[in-house]
Amino acid sequence: MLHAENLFSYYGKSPILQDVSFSLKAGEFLSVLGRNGVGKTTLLKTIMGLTDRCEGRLEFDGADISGRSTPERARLGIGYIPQGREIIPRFTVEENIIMGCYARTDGKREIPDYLFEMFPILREFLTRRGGDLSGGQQQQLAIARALAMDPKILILDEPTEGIQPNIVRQIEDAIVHLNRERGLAVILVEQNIPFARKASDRFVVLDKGAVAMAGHKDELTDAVVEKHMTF
Ligand SMILES: Nc1ncnc2c1ncn2[C@@H]1O[C@H](COP(=O)(O)OP(=O)(O)OP(=O)(O)O)[C@@H](O)[C@H]1O
Repeated sequence: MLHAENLFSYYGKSPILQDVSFSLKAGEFLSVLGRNGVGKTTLLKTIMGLTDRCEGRLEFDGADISGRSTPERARLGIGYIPQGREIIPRFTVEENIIMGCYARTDGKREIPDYLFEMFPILREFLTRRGGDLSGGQQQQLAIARALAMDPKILILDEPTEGIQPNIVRQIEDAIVHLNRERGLAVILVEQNIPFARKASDRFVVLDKGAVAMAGHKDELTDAVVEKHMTF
């Protein structure tokens, strides 16, 4: 479904990602791990076409998307939830979600009901301004907005960072549900190793912009964590 080969990605003249390759099949869950500043966010931005320049091959559903704009990649079915969530604070919860519906290619504009089953608080706060929600609720809203596009793959950047524990659980459960019950492929940047072990099929560890290790979740041993993720 998503295939990256020998990716080099740049901010200005600095190559941040260096020769990164990985593949993701339909319905698979991949965690992207590594210490701070190793290029995890940059990898997600590269998939969305949000870095200054990228070399290498990037295919989605068999088509080369490296020349496509970010909105085109979204319309093809790549749902991206960035680290800062980027909901529109002055828009209501409903308006924020409807913005996602407008990226749909099948013309449907109504909000899918399962979003509210997953995150009931969004139905309750439908007319509240997005900016007035708590951080965790905003994260739920950002996920709902991305899902309203009806994506085939969901890309999430540390979705539970800085969020109160009771909402962390809801968000983690929702991500697992979307993958296992609704068949969405997931790429997740995560610092929480127990959750990465529980939720993912495979993982990649980045170090200094390159893939230091990749494997099945069973290979994500304490020794690997110690070597690549402790400070
Ligand atoms: N817009 C930018 N312009 C120039 N350099 C950048 C930009 N964004 C990130 N970088 C640099 O790219 C490198 C990788 O950053 P990135 O945010 O991808 O790391 P990360 O692994 O996601 O880190 P964290 O876990 O702290 O979020 C860092 O050295 C960072 O300073």
